[in-house]
Amino acid sequence: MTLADSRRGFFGKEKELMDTEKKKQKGIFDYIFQFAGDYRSSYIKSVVFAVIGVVCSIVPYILMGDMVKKLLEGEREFKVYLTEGLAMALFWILRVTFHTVSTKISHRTTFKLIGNVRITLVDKLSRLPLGTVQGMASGTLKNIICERTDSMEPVLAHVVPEFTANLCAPLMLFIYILTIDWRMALLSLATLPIAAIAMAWMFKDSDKRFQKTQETTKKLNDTAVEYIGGIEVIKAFGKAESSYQRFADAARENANSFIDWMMACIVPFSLGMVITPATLLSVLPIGAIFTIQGSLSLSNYIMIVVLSCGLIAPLITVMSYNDDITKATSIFGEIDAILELPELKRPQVSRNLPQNHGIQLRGVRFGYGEKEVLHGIDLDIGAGSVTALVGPSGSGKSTLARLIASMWDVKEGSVLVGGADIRDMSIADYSAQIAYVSQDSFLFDASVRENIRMGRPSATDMEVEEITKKSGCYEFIMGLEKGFDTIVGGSGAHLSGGERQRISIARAMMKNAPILILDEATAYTDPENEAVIQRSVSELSRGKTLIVIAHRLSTVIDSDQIVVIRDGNIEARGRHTELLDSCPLYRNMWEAHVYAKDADEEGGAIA
Ligand SMILES: Nc1ncnc2c1ncn2[C@@H]1O[C@H](COP(=O)(O)OP(=O)(O)OP(=O)(O)O)[C@@H](O)[C@H]1O
Repeated sequence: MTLADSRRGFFGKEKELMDTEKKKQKGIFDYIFQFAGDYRSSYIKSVVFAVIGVVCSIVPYILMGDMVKKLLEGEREFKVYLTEGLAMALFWILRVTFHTVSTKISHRTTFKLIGNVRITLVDKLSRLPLGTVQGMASGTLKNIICERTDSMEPVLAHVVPEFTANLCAPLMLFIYILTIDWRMALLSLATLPIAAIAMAWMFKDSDKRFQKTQETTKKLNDTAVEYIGGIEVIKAFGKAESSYQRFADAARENANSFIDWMMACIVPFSLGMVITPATLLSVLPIGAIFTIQGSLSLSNYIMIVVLSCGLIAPLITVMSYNDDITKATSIFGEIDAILELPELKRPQVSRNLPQNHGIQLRGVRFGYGEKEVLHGIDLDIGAGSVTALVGPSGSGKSTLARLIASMWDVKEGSVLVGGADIRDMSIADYSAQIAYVSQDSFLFDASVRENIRMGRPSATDMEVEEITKKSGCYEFIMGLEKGFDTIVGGSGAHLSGGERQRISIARAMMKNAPILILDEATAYTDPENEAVIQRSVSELSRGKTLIVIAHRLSTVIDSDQIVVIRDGNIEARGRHTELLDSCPLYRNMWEAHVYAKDADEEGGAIA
């Protein structure tokens, strides 16, 4: 697969993610409900505590109004005011207590929810076809799983209890004012239509602007990841400046998208923030007229003035959540879009299990996207036999091996193992049948021992060492700085390509699966070590079904069958000597290989 292929896949997948996002149009509370799972009741508890806290925060306003009313009515008993003052303090303490308990519950619940989302995402990736995962830029995926998911924490922890509570508070106050005087209740909301107009102005095109910031942030992320990942190539080809330029452009574009968004919002936002709280502008003069006219008592007038001061502030807080809610909704949309991607079609529990470890391909057609790469492959691989897949570069050998390893689903036809269609087996059951080593086998940033043990997590240290002896890499591992405890670095970066491959082979051997696929697994190994590995592999894979892809034909001449693939079709198959006679393509490849080998040896001799 080329970088261009992967980029094509990436942009296709991004679009797919965005399309799914548009299709859904779920709100933040739909998502919270969906992802909260078992924690829904905790969120409900947090809302209940927040609402009680809000009720407690309203009571001091009512008491304050009542004190003013009593003062005006001529109440001179100090105890009355002392009691109300103490009650105000008590309700204030209760308000803080309930708010703290609510926030504590919502934070704890949110951390669990975020942990859950991450586990679900990573679990989902393991059930997606390999191509789907490879098609997404790793920067984007990492960003969604780590940073973007993390950035939802403050929003989720606050939005659920506080949004609800801040909506409840003004509603309760409004109802209370209504019970005193309905005209004043309506007046206390007089600035809201202006706020609504300001908000509508502010949110006009905000979707597009927000989307733009998201796209530029993703681009910035991917450029950064690509720059770091490709640093070797960038240095080797002297591209540091142009690559830096790409990063600088992405950073500038990202900053501009945020600045544009902010500039578009600043005027309506300021208008809304200035005008909305000015409820006294209507309540004070018109209430005074009602009082002078005698349709509103002075004490009620004062009470309403005090209460209306507490009416708008929570609504402004609610409005201020809007950006955060849009952001969290968009992140949830991206997460949801990944979770909706089609998985490999595998049952939870196997419907059928292999009777032996022979492999049959029947009319297998497969392509990446629209382009068909394999055009109806029929192939029988005997149980316990050795099969080599050979052919020109790009002919489809790795694709075929990956279909057998169940990393993609065939577009047409079927792959059977021991008579059972692999789509009838659960991922776990089928995985137990196969060990697959590719040219670029990935090593985790752990010790050599832990990397090998991944083949069989229950293996003892002794068994790990034993398998390395059998697969011919014990000596080289013992030669490493800390032997089996050497940390291999991210992707095995502290080891040479050949060393990484040898550890990958030992890991596959550790798994002891009945079917072993080696896709150019010794391509980076020198001829001397390749011969050692070959001997060990044939020793360890005795009785197993072995499929090997190799460009060095001399390494596969003893195979039970050699399958020659050209342009996604099987050109010929047979043993080495048969193919030399019957297949011109194979003969040419063999002659080219022998010539290259001779030239190498001569070169080596001269050197
Ligand atoms: N993930 C992918 N997305 C799109 N196209 C791909 C992908 N992987 C492989 N291809 C294309 O499919 C075709 C077959 O590729 P494949 O890797 O199977 O060939 P191969 O015979 O193993 O080649 P090589 O010997 O060079 O490894 C090529 O044209 C390749 O560009």
